[in-house]
Amino acid sequence: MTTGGHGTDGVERRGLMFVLSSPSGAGKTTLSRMLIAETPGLQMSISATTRPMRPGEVDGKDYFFVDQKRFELMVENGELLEWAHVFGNRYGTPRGPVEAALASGRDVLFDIDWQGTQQLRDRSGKDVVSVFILPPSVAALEQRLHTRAQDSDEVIRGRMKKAGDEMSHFDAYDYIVVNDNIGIAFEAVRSILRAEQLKRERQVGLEGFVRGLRNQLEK
Ligand SMILES: Nc1ncnc2c1ncn2[C@@H]1O[C@H](COP(=O)(O)OP(=O)(O)OP(=O)(O)O)[C@@H](O)[C@H]1O
Ligand SMILES: Nc1nc2c(ncn2[C@@H]2O[C@H](COP(=O)(O)O)[C@@H](O)[C@H]2O)c(=O)[nH]1
Repeated sequence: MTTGGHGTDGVERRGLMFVLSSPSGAGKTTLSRMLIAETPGLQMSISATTRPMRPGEVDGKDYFFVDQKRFELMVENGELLEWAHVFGNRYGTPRGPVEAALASGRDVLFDIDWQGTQQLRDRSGKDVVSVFILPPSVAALEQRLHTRAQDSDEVIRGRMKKAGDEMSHFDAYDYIVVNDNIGIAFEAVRSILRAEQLKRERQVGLEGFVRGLRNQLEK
């Protein structure tokens, strides 16, 4: 239960866990960055991973890059909210920053795979809002992985091979967005977040707020 945050309208609100998943290359990192830039108070969950750093990535900003031993310790010590093997590496969500954000009513954005999303749902179902991003076509997906130019051809082949498996989990998600035009996809994702923030059950103390309004009317 997370309380104590403030909605935009003076009513307190529970923080929510906003999850984006997709096959590799469909655009969730791009959409996440846009959302963070445009949404005051939204906090990105920075994952830990054993994957090697890509050119241009920054430790502590894109990921916490750790070795196998450190990752195992994080698992053993219960430091991860969820974790999974993805494309031959291990990825996990550090628990501390997420719990601190939610406890102060802030929303947290996750860019994680279907296995991690399932684990978050099992733990915190009602606070999780999940969006699955689909590419407009297989050709576009492959093109994007090549255009990103951060993975070898072999890694790209591996990710394309797993894309079908990742997409088979679309039906466990609350919302589906096809990322063809990035501007349109972004507006869709942003609208979902806004609508979910305004859900009645996430707003704490509404009864008192409405009572106050009604009292003013009766004076
Ligand atoms: N709508 C779009 N049209 C064209 N290119 C796009 C679109 N959305 C994202 N891209 C580009 O596709 C590439 C892959 O995008 P991105 O890195 O966001 O994917 P991802 O889903 O986060 O992948 P991964 O799971 O591997 O991290 C990037 O070069 C990005 O600029
Ligand atoms: N279950 C988790 N999956 C994660 C996490 N962080 C990232 N991911 C997913 O891994 C793949 C590959 O990412 P890449 O940066 O190597 O391209 C992608 O699907 C991410 O969503 C995590 O903490 N847990």
